[in-house]
Amino acid sequence: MSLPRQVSIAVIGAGGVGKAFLSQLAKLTTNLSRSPSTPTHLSLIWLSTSKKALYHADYKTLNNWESELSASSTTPLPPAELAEYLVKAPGKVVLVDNTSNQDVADSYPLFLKKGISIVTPNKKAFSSTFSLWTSIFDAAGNGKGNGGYVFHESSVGAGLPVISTLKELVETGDEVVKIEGVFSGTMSFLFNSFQPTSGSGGGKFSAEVKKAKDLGYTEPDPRDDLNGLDVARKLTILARLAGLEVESPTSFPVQSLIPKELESCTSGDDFLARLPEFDGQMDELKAAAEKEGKVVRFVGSVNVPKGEVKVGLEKFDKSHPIAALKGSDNIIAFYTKRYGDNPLIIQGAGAGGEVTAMGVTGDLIKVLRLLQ
Ligand SMILES: NC(=O)C1=CN([C@@H]2O[C@H](COP(=O)(O)OP(=O)(O)OC[C@H]3O[C@@H](n4cnc5c(N)ncnc54)[C@H](OP(=O)(O)O)[C@@H]3O)[C@@H](O)[C@H]2O)C=CC1
Ligand SMILES: N[C@@H](CC=O)C(=O)O
Ligand code: NA
Repeated sequence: MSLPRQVSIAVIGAGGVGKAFLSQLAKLTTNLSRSPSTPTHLSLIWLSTSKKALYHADYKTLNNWESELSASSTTPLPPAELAEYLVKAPGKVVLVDNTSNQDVADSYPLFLKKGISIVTPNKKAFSSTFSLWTSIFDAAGNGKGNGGYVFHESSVGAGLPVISTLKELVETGDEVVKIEGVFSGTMSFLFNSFQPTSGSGGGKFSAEVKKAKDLGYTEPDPRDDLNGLDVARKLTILARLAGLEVESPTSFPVQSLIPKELESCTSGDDFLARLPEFDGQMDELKAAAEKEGKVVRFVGSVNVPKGEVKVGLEKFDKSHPIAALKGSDNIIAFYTKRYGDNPLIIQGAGAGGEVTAMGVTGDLIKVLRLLQ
């Protein structure tokens, strides 16, 4: 299959995922430029964080983004101006959103309508209001009309092929009955370390939260993981793809692990500093499960025929596959009419810069194949 000759790439966000993506992009750029028949030239023309931007009026390729971005005193353009800048860039244009920012997500329809394609791990676009979901997919071409393409594999299960699998199940006419499992790399890591199926377990719960943040598993603000909202966002996305019109990630029961007393913390850092005061509560939870010979895990499920979505803690026998997960692994089971009682199961690392960026780079490759 032939790829387009020239593609301009704009990247928003250069944190854990963004940096890993940029290094995967550099390799992809080299590989595609060496194609013996029709080399494709990928050119990074825009890079921004919340306060800084790097770009040139003549769309010159950004070759030394790491040193130049930190030295840059240019501020980012607002979305409408960025769209105007990008629409005149050489060749086809792909915008890569590696932020978790709602305003950036809200502007996807604007970019897509101008024929700019989007690849992203940002869950906010696909899990906020149902009307944003509809405007994004109405604006996207995805084979019809002039809109850009949009892919978001890493918005659920990081690089694991969760979205593509669910789409294929639905598009090939299977009926999804239930989707269940562990959907958070952070929650998986916390409970696997805090209460492993064998041995005495790691340190205090709050110390494990700090480790998960340092390992790049948590959202920029770890409260977004601990309040269950990150999992609720992922289930909203999956439920919508399975055919349910879920209005928002707060329209179904979601259990939060944020202690009541810390709900008023003004920053993630303040929250992390005070979390050790509540380690006793988590120890009690662990001890109660242990008494029954079980372990606690943070899980979620979508029941399609019942239209039910739920997120929260459950106790599992130590022999259960969910109890036996390791590290930041996710496990996602699709129960469908075609697969019957033995679900299609996807398991593996569900968080971390490199594996998440893999899903984003994979989506970029899918867009390149479609753009031609
Ligand atoms: N980490 C993981 O394992 C996974 C992450 N994801 C998703 O990937 C995305 C990125 O996560 P991660 O890299 O860990 O997050 P980080 O906090 O490490 O990085 C976020 C980046 O986005 C930038 N940013 C924030 N707001 C804006 C804005 N308005 N305009 C431009 N840039 C902005 C930040 O800039 P600044 O530094 O200036 O604030 C920073 O560079 C999130 O949506 C997350 O949910 C998905 C799956 C797994
Ligand atoms: N914070 C999220 C990152 C991936 O979506 C998680 O822990 O799963
Ligand atoms: Na995925």
